[in-house]
Amino acid sequence: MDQHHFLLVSLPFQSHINPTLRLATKLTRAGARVSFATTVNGLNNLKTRPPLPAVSYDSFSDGNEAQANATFGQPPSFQQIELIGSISLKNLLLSKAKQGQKVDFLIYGMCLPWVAKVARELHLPSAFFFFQSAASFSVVVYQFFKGDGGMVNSDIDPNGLLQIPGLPLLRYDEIPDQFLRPTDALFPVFREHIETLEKDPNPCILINTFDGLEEESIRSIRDRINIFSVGPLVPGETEDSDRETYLRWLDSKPAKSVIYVSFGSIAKLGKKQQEEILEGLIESGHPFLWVIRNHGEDDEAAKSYRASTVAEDDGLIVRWCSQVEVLNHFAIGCFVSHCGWNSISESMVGGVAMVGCPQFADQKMNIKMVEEVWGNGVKAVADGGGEGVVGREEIKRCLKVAMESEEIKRNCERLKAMAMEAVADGGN
Ligand SMILES: O=c1ccn([C@@H]2O[C@H](COP(=O)(O)OP(=O)(O)O[C@H]3O[C@H](CO)[C@@H](O)[C@H](O)[C@H]3O)[C@@H](O)[C@H]2O)c(=O)[nH]1
Repeated sequence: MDQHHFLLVSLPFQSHINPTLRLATKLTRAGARVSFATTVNGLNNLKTRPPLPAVSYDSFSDGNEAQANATFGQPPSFQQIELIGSISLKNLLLSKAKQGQKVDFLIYGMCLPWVAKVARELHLPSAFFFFQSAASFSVVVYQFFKGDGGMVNSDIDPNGLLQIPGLPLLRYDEIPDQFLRPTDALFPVFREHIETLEKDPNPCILINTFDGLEEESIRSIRDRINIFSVGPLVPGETEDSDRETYLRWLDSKPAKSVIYVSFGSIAKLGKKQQEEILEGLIESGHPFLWVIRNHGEDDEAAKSYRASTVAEDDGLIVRWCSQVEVLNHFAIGCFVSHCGWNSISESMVGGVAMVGCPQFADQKMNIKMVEEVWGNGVKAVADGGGEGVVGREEIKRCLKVAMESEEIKRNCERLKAMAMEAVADGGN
């Protein structure tokens, strides 16, 4: 039987690459042949990770090769990537075909709508891989798909409440804030995504979720457009290295005693917020493992503050960790998170309760689902209820709830079992 050959294309951000590589693994396990492509710089950065077995790695040019610091998290110019990337990707596909490695299906991630155009030009089918929740995608559907094949911007009312099937009532500030409103930075690139899908006679969207978790959202989206839930996407054994120090430290702690803190690969906390979290953690009396990426000057200031405050036994601060491994460690009791969708999925698979301090994008909606629908965590509210700093007392309150609530524990176990079932089923 012919083996299908998928090429998965991703921008070089952690939050794009991680789910894409996990999907790659899943496809290889299902017997498919899989190639993965990201930008030239992105591929260079990936060399610090062990490669996935059975996946072949390729790159396309975005014209940024000369830029020395084009690392994970650098915002690229989408027009430039489209212009140069389209030609480069087409050449890659043609040269693979020449070498007897013809690709027969393209899967492209967020912010890469032009990949679908390249696919169409070469008469290849393609699918759009949306990295966020079905809840988030159902707001996209509400906003853009009007059922008559035409795309309408429905102008979400800033003063109203949004009622979308499967979701609790959403306030304006709880709606994902990167691509849905005309003023959002990624609005044009997202509109292009939708326009491209509308032109496809057989549009296909993959979502990193599972049916049991977001049944109603998924059903209501399927009424409008063809989606497949492919999650939860959990990694194989091969992610990250340099883990001995924190794993040994975790090994020395009692079961479910440690608070894990991470704000993903993009968010940057102000110094005041870092201090409030730190004091809340210390006053909670629980040991903590905190990922603080290097941000330059602010980080240096926070570091000197921390160095004078954190006793060795209180906590461990690392630049990066193997998050999935940490979340599955017996010592972890809860997860203080910005609520990026990958972090939410990973904590569900690990059965870990969440304390949410959302920053931007889909994060406010994600924590709302966690707190109000799935019941596996609690939202930390900023002082005064607005966008400001979450104080140490609130952090302490939430930690107590997340570490002690029997109801949250039960929900975490239930969600973990559901997630594991979906993984065992190969996703559904
Ligand atoms: O020390 C660390 C910290 C993070 N991670 C990984 O980094 C990824 C972080 O992803 P996510 O939790 O989704 O956060 P962001 O990187 O902030 O993700 C962006 O992209 C997501 C998917 O589109 C959105 O849901 C978020 O709001 C947006 O900020 C996860 O896979 C983590 O396992 C590690 O491996 N080690």
